[in-house]
Amino acid sequence: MGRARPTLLTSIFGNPMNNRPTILNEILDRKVQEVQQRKRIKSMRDLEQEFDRYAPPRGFTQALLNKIDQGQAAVIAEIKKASPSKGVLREPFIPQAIAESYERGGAACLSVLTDADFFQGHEDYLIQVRETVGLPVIRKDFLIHPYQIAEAKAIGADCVLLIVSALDPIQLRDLHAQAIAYGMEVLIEVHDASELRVALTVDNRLIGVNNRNLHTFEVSLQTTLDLKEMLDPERLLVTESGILSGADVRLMRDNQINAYLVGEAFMRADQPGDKLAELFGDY
Ligand SMILES: O=C(O)c1ccccc1NCC(=O)[C@H](O)[C@H](O)COP(=O)(O)O
Repeated sequence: MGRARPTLLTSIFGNPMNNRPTILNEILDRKVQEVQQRKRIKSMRDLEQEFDRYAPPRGFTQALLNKIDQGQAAVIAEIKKASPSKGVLREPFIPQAIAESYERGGAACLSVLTDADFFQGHEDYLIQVRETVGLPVIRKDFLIHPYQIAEAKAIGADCVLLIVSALDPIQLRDLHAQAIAYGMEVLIEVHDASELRVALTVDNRLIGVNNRNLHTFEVSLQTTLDLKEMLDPERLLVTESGILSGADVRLMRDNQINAYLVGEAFMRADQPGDKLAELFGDY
């Protein structure tokens, strides 16, 4: 599958698939190969046979809203061993123990990195976590092909991440529709106003604003504050990346941002759930 598919919409919105040699483009090139390899080992039809292995998806958005309705922060707590920008974050890395800690610490949902090459993740981690705790789980990966959405369904993901800068608008629409048809939910991730305009063409409640530029690694919480202005109240903004301190949390809370996706700050703590409670406990 070629990544850049010129369409009428890409000419209207701008083509997100430029060929700059950035980490995101490197990851996406690898994903194209990965999908081809995996399809040779297990067909889409075989994946579909596995769809009923796990209980139906649990309400991901609803779990976030429940926290917010109770006046609490809605935290999607991330399970990631390593990242391209920071290297290895946690060793030893025991996903089930992390998930239990997060559940005790008050997480609303979990995010599990399944990418192996850049984040040292694995699909098995999501399966293990799903079997260990009751919190809804998002498959965090770089999803560019229908095969990967089927994989997410087969491993029991409740939600998938779709990154606008990794897709053209038609791919975004089609992968979103596929995930919804499978009964999963979608977190659509953007980094700037032009990506957000694309995201808003899709009828989806959850909008993730990534404070990290995935091409340069630069992090600025101002990204969330700027893009918040473009969202109607029926969308639920999730601020992603770079939330490290109580001051970061207060800045977001004071600007009526109540949903968070946090990884590094938790992964570096002995007890990730204790760190979650420390940062968000007296919200
Ligand atoms: O984290 C990275 O270095 C990274 C690099 C390239 C693409 C994506 C990347 N991270 C994915 C994420 O968006 C974060 O894992 C997530 O938002 C949590 O961020 P943080 O709390 O800063 O760990």
